[in-house]
Amino acid sequence: MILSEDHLAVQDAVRAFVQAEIAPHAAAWDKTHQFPAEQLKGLAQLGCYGVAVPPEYDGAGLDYLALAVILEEIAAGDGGTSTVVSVNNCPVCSILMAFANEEQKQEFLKPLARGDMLGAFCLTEPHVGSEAGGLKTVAVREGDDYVINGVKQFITSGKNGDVAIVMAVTDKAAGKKGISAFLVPTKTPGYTVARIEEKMGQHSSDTAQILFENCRIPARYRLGEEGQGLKIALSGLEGGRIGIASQSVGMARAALEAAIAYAKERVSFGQPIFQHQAIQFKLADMATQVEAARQLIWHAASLKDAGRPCLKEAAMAKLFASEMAEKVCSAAIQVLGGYGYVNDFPVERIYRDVRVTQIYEGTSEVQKILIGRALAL
Ligand SMILES: CC(C)(COP(=O)(O)OP(=O)(O)OC[C@H]1O[C@@H](n2cnc3c(N)ncnc32)[C@H](O)[C@@H]1OP(=O)(O)O)[C@@H](O)C(=O)NCCC(=O)NCCSC(=O)CCS(=O)O
Repeated sequence: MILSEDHLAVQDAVRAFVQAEIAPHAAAWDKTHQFPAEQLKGLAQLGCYGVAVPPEYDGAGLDYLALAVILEEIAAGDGGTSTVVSVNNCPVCSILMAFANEEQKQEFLKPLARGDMLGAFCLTEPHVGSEAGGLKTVAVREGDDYVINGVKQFITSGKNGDVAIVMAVTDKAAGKKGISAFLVPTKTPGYTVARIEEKMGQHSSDTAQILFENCRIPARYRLGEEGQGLKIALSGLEGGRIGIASQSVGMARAALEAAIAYAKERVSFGQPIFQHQAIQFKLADMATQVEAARQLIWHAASLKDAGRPCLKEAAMAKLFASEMAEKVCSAAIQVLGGYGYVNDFPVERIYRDVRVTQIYEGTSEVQKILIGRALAL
């Protein structure tokens, strides 16, 4: 599949911004754990916060293919920054587009798509990850309010975000059909950042544990109907997985490009190591894997843009791209030898940044469950 002129123009614009304003800072942010607030504003101005949100809701009015292209570019500059943008687009904006009422769209979707707000997605809990239907957080209706109590874990932008989509149990007896979804502004009393995780990589994005203690929100902040929460969450993760897959390709591409550049400079046995077949074949394999993953992602995104089912294809894209990316980043380290293992070169950081793509927004094992279910039909 090839990109249209319009998609190529988007790719060029975002690549130019990322290479000038983000990539040069990625190593420093990795060390200082700095949140790239200023650069995120620049990405918002380019339309990266609400890529597939229509212009009437202040989005860029593009599509999921454009989102895939954009996230690859951002991730090629910095993995953590791409995660922040990815979550804001999908699941957050995508859920609001599909399930928010007009009042909620005006209050939340518009600022999220413009970049005046940043979104977070609160599904995972300390003891509930892959089994999304097993949540413990509760939301109890009290008159015109809901009161939320519980703990959410591994929440991207849990600290720096302005509004979170929170899944909580409203009817325990109804099991998976007793979960509801809520919009919770993060300044609401009872929303507390309990801790920021010390992660292996992606240090420029905050990953927080959030405590909900008698967190009272108006009932008008419920998304959809009571009991629709799991469906809302899982539908948002479908597009989110295309986003994470795109990030994986972006990071793998950056590692591949670093390996090629190094191989052309580094001389051994009288010639650049690029000329050694052992290295050139490795680079050829890496490039092929990156392109194969990209094509799976673009295929899934195109299905979504055409309004066709893509749960299986999104799962395949995430599974393949995230597993591919770790292998390609590891191979990049091998090409650089000792220099790949130290932080003078970017591949060591990218290898750490990319590892989580096999875990967040559904582990590789969860993707296999989804693919297996589709094969059983
Ligand atoms: C492992 C699972 C796939 C198991 O799912 P379940 O069997 O418990 O759920 P289902 O019965 O399949 O679905 C429930 C309900 O939702 C509807 N559904 C499912 N997918 C979609 C979709 N793509 N679009 C629309 N609707 C959908 C389905 O039809 C059912 O509705 P009905 O009963 O038919 O009305 C699942 O638990 C799973 O995916 N687990 C992984 C969870 C996950 O990815 N967690 C990570 C969260 S994000 C995170 O890690 C934090 C990082 S960040 O900040 O993003």
